Amino acid sequence: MLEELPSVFLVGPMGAGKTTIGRLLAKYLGREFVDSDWYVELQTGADIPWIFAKEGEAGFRERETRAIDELTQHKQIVLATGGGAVMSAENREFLHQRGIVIYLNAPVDVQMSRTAKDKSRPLLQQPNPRKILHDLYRVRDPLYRQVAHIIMPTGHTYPRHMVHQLLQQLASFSTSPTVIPDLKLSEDEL
Ligand SMILES: Nc1ncnc2c1ncn2[C@@H]1O[C@H](COP(=O)(O)OP(=O)(O)OP(=O)(O)O)[C@@H](O)[C@H]1O
Ligand SMILES: O=C(O)C1=C[C@@H](O)[C@@H](O)[C@H](O)C1
Ligand SMILES: [Mg+2]
Repeated sequence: MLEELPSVFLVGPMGAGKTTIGRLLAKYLGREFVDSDWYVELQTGADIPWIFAKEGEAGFRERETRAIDELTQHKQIVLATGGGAVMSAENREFLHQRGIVIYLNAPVDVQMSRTAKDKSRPLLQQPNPRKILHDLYRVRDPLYRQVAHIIMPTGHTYPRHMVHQLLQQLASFSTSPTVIPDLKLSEDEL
């Protein structure tokens, strides 16, 4: 089922749930899951706050583009991208041309509540993270929309339900008829 589907790439702002939903979606599709943020960290041998501190955002973006070019060439993976990946026209081209792009669209309030306690996002380590999220959303929302094949709002929907809705939408990209059965995931994945 959905075997012939190309790679699936998730885009969207910090806290939209790209990593969370991507991991579950990959599990259901029986595919490898990769997160471009983790991949950049692995390739660098350092975490994102360290890369921003030593190389600036520009250094991180160069590494991110190399990672996205490499990872989008894999034929059947699920890839969660960093929140700022769509800022690069090159990345947008790689994503849109090489797979099915899903935009997880979360309102700023939701992004805020999901990122508040986590210190791993350097752009939000400022006195007013809400304003930053708001400003980033204004600039990036049109770019997420431009690159996306599917747009999925993620407000107060359980990850499991989101994955089910996504599978139904992905089925329309499949060339063979597809039935989406109920998802059988454990309680901690709901
Ligand atoms: N649909 C959801 N319902 C409730 N909580 C969620 C949902 N999706 C994600 N979360 C929670 O929100 C937090 C952020 O999610 P996640 O790390 O997946 O976001 P992200 O889009 O990958 O962010 P980033 O761009 O910074 O990597 C996590 O603690 C996760 O458990
Ligand atoms: O929105 C952004 O620009 C970022 C999001 C994260 O996923 C990381 O890629 C990094 O913290 C930058
Ligand atoms: Mg993530």
